Amino acid sequence: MSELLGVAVLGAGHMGADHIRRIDRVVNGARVAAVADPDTGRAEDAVAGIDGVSVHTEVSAALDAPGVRAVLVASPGPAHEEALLAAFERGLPVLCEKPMVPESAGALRVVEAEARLGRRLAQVGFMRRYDPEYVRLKALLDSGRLGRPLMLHCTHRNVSSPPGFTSAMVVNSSVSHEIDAARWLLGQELTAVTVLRPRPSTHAPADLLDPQFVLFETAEGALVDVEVFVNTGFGYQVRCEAVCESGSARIGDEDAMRVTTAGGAHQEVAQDYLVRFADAYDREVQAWVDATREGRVTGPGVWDGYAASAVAEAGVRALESGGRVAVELAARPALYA
Ligand SMILES: NC(=O)C1=CN([C@@H]2O[C@H](COP(=O)(O)OP(=O)(O)OC[C@H]3O[C@@H](n4cnc5c(N)ncnc54)[C@H](O)[C@@H]3O)[C@@H](O)[C@H]2O)C=CC1
Ligand SMILES: O=C1[C@@H](O)[C@H](O)[C@@H](O)[C@H](O)[C@H]1O
Repeated sequence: MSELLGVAVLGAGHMGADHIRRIDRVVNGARVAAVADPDTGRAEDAVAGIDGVSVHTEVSAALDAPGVRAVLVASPGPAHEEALLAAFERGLPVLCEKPMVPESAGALRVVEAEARLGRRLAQVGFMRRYDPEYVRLKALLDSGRLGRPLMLHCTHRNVSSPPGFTSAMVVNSSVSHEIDAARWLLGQELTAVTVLRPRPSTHAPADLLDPQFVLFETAEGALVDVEVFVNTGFGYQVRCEAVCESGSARIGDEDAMRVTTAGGAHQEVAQDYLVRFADAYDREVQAWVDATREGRVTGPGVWDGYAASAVAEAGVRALESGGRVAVELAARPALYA
């Protein structure tokens, strides 16, 4: 197929605008064909200077716009289920930002809808699977050189949380990345969650439990801990250390320029995900475009999105109850065997 893949982008906020720029200027083989956002001004700003894009307030109008062959969903999580089902009805391949659907019941409806189609159509935006450091860690663990993984120690820090960010979103939006990364790195399901709540930072909004300390148990007896702190005020830091029977490996230490002058040294710290994971997003979207043009889905899929939502939902219940909550997963349809 030599024709560029026409993409409808749903949601032109922080991520949507960045993906529009990426499809227009970074990625090969695709173009932005349509954008939908109820905030028309945002959509128009995001496509300024790009030719041949139609702007819509309704998702259905963007999906039905001329030239649309695929969809990138970057609207808020609660809008994802409707967008995915609308894309499936039209047979359109999708890259859907995480969380695929925040509630596990809605995520399962998406699994069932794709399973009814009998072919995979959607990829979920767990971009850490494309980050070069995570890719190296995965290859090292898979090689067996370090022996069986016993623990993952993870850190996930943001400078500040966006308006409206809730204590549940700390788990089902922020920690959804660690949930997917742990499932992928270890090749195991997460089976139970406990969430501890240190005293909240005085810099966090009054009603936000931040930081949180999340502990996952896995099907084969490993442990995964996550310090998540989304109002540090100082930087975006994502780290992961795998402790295995014959060694350990750690990623995410700042590799930015270090400047030494008389009397001291200074190391830059990324301020947000768009900087820290810029390369990962580029690789993710390029891989999605390449696979879509070949009629394939190669990245994390709808089952991964559902599993992450089910684990996160157990995490939210653990946060609320203060106890250990077992993860309940539905039976996996044959499509995802
Ligand atoms: N992979 C990653 O690292 C990141 C992923 N995200 C995810 O990206 C998605 C969007 O997040 P942000 O861009 O930060 O939010 P945002 O609030 O900046 O932008 C969302 C946009 O969607 C629009 N919108 C609302 N309802 C809509 C609908 N039904 N259809 C189309 N557009 C609609 C809003 O008007 C707004 O312009 C979320 O799922 C979020 O979890 C966000 C940040 C980083
Ligand atoms: O996905 C993301 C945001 O939605 C979330 O709010 C942040 O905590 C994460 O660091 C970022 O990667």
